[in-house]
Amino acid sequence: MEKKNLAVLGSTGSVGTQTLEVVACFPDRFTVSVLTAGRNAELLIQQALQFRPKLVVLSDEQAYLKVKEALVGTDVQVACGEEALVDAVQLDEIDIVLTAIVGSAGLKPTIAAIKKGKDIALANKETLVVAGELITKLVDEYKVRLLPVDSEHSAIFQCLPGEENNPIEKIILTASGGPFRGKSRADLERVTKAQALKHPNWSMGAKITIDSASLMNKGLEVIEAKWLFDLDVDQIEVVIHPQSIIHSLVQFQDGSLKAQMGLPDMKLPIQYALTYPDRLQNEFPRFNFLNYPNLTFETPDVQTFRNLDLAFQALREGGNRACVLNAANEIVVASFLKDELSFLGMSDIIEETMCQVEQKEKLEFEDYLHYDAESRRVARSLIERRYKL
Ligand SMILES: NC(=O)C1=CN([C@@H]2O[C@H](COP(=O)(O)OP(=O)(O)OC[C@H]3O[C@@H](n4cnc5c(N)ncnc54)[C@H](OP(=O)(O)O)[C@@H]3O)[C@@H](O)[C@H]2O)C=CC1
Ligand SMILES: CC(=O)[C@@H](O)[C@H](O)COP(=O)(O)O
Ligand SMILES: [Mn+2]
Repeated sequence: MEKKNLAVLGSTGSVGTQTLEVVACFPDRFTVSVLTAGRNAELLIQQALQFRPKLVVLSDEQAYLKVKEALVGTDVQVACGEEALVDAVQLDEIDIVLTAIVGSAGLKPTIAAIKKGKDIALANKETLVVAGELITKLVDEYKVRLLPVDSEHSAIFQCLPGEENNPIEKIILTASGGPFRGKSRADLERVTKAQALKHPNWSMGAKITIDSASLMNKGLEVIEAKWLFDLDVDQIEVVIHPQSIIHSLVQFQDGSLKAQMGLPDMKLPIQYALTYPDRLQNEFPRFNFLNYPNLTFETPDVQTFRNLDLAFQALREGGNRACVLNAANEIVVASFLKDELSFLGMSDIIEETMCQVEQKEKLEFEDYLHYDAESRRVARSLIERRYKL
């Protein structure tokens, strides 16, 4: 079996570190050529010394200087900045790029990697939310594989082999409901970031954890699913499943439902994306039904958690709407994490940004960058005005 050579973008984050755990389990299957981080110099140095990539890239200048100094005398090259990241994914020896950067910062390197013929293991859902139409067009044009890492999309992907001639009737994305499931709008008036950061089932980075609490994560996943599986918006349903054991389901035209199940552990979807179509033996903990006698399901409360409807609206409207939604969401989450904005205020600002930023069909690459920047500016100024910052 030939070894696959990886670039791991965002290797210091939650998905990135779990990816390296998977890689370390299969030394005969993987080598690592590129690791990238934002500002976590200490962890990147440790990873570089363990995995000996050809190149590491950081986005933060201070962190870059630290890493460069620490790796003097090794054969690991160190680079810094957005351009270096875009160059790094294009190295000839890379087979597959695992994108675990958070936010729309993942867009440029992902496009560069596709254009260089690299397969993509996609955790960075924001890339597909922002520019799903462009990305799927490029994936077809450059004949690369777009392998889902996100647990729900991996679940759907795992239900599809053998069904190539059977159209999907619909998919059902499961959502945990987050830490505030069952709460009313009145309850949510004063929730804190510490409460929002306590996901009931998954240990993840801060941004996606807030998105899970606000149901925006599921909204982004609805848009991600549309592009990954070429679905109409009416073929995508969301159901709350608080135990996060059924990771999602596919319904075929005869009414049969296929589901993928397992413990909430990202290492399995990461491994599947990296070894697809093979399933390699591992020692990860196994699910036991007897420990989960009650698997339950509820309808999402979209009156309280408005983000899910805003995402469906963006998907129905098409064009630049999902890009605007995503950019506004990135701004409000950052603001909520700085205690500038209330939990419920996040949806208000996203909705107002969607009203204020013009609608645009048929986008080129530069248009995505333009509307991303413009929506960030609008969302930021709405927050500043409303909260008198
Ligand atoms: N965590 C999870 O279980 C899941 C995550 N995802 C998706 O995967 C992606 C990553 O999530 P997660 O791992 O939780 O996030 P984390 O915040 O834990 O990690 C983000 C990573 O990206 C790096 N990074 C952040 N900003 C930039 C930037 N502007 N340029 C370059 N690198 C940057 C960080 O570097 P540093 O820390 O060094 O600053 C870190 O390595 C997200 O899109 C998320 O939605 C999807 C499914 C599950
Ligand atoms: C692990 C993963 O894929 C996350 O996207 C997770 O699904 C978040 O949980 P929620 O269902 O609460 O959004
Ligand atoms: Mn998910």
